[in-house]
Amino acid sequence: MRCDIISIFPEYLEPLKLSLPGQAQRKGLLDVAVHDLRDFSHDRHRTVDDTPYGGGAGMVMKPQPWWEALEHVRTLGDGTPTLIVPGPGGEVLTQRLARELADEDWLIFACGRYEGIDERVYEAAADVMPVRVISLGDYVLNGGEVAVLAMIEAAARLLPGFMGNAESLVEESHEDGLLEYPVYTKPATWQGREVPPVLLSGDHGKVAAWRHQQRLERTAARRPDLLHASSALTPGGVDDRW
Ligand SMILES: COc1ccc2nc(C(=O)O)sc2c1
Repeated sequence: MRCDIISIFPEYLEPLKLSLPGQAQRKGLLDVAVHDLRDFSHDRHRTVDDTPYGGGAGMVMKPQPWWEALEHVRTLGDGTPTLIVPGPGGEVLTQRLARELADEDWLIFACGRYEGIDERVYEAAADVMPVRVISLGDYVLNGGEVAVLAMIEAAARLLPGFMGNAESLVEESHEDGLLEYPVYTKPATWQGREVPPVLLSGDHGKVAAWRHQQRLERTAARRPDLLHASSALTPGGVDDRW
């Protein structure tokens, strides 16, 4: 997967060089290139914003630097990229959407700031590549960079070979619509609190059944909205004990 990120704060994307994303890049699973939008503004002050038509607070990102940046980036890879624009008015990122992103060969991320990017950039981009506006959730950030970090981590970790132990992906929260079960490690007693005895039983069948029940109960308690969509429900449907 190739990811090109365009931002006026390139340093915001430095964390992608750390830990798993960094290892994935070294393994050749993930290519990340960050581009400074101001490199595509040609006035003395490298201006990328201006006042909004129609009035209102704040500034709007000018179309010309964005279009030049997108046209430049499009020359760097093979095939047709998908443009992802983080924005509060977009599709909300879910595990399913992360899997869709992970299936893409080439993503360009446009990190907006201020009040957003001139709408004509989205229109012009849509003439040459798919465009998706994606939000982290129903709240507003100050810009797209934090959202891009989350999207790339959520998608890249699904790439084959990215996670050292693919098993760890199987029973994660949201993978099958349920939240994950509680986890424990040594010592067996800590501050007078015991590890659930079933986990010390050595009975893998009982452990699996307990973990599944914990996932159902946690999901019912914290995210009942997920329960009815879950593919992990027992054939008899949701257990009627809660
Ligand atoms: C101007 O660029 C922005 C502004 C707010 C914002 N909020 C996001 C979110 O995912 O909530 S992405 C994003 C991008």
